[in-house]
Amino acid sequence: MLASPTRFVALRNPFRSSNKIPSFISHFPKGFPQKSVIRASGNILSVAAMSTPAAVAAVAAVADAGRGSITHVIFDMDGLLLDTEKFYTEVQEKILARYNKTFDWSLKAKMMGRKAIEAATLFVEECGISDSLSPEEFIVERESMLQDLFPTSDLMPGASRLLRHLHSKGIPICVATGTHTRHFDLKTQRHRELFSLMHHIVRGDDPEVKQGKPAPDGFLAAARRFEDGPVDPRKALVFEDAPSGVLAAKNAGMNVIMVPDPRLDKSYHDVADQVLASLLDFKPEEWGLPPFEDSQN
Ligand SMILES: O=P(O)(O)OC[C@@H](O)CO
Ligand SMILES: [Mg+2]
Repeated sequence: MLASPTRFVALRNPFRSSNKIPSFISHFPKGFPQKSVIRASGNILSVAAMSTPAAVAAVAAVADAGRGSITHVIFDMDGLLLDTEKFYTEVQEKILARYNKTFDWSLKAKMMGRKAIEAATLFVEECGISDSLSPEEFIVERESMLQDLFPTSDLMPGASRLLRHLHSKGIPICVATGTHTRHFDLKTQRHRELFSLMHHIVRGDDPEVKQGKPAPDGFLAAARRFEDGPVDPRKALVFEDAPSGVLAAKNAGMNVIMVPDPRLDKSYHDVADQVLASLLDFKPEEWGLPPFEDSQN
């Protein structure tokens, strides 16, 4: 039972729901009274200052550990930088129509961001067509339809502005994508100059990526390859669109901003440290990064 708290300190709540507080407490400095966190309501974390101001300052430091101290940024690609997820959806709907089935967002949410074979296996099994179409056959058919679509990939809103801003301020940036090299080249062929701003690119077929998202392999490999790598994951900020990618970033111990498709069920938003409707809504200064000079929004 908590002794009556001497005073409360209102901190910015780093979590979107209070069920994450226990893991937050695990970050507390040794010796800090573990029962000090009372509740998270909205964006306020009420902390009972059960002991010295130094302890409260320690909590404030932990609460802000993720934000305010970002030094490197890692970008997902499909659905985040490039408007390519719609191609996968379009092609998968066409294939399913042949079996008089419809493709829905609950399955899409599970497939996004994953390695091709993992996504394909999910697709044929959950759609109940694995007797007539193997994951490998699905990939071959899907690829033939995607070949013509990928070279037309457009950038997502705010992608160019954010990449150019961070690069111009000397913030190291890179990509960690589930996309295979052959698809990567097709998707980015209209955006070579922009992607040349990246310090490095980790692709889905990279030898260091043993497991696809939600495993952390891609983001950990990305953190290692920076000039001053390996980067402390707490100082890395990941931008992702997919639930599997957000989980992968958290599994890598990194901070993650989710920019989800508006059709994705909101229940997938809980794991991310921040959720934005668009990259245009990102405020770098909230994360200790240089603010934009333009007043885009
Ligand atoms: O990791 P990203 O770049 O989203 O690639 C995922 C892609 O393989 C299709 O979902
Ligand atoms: Mg993605």
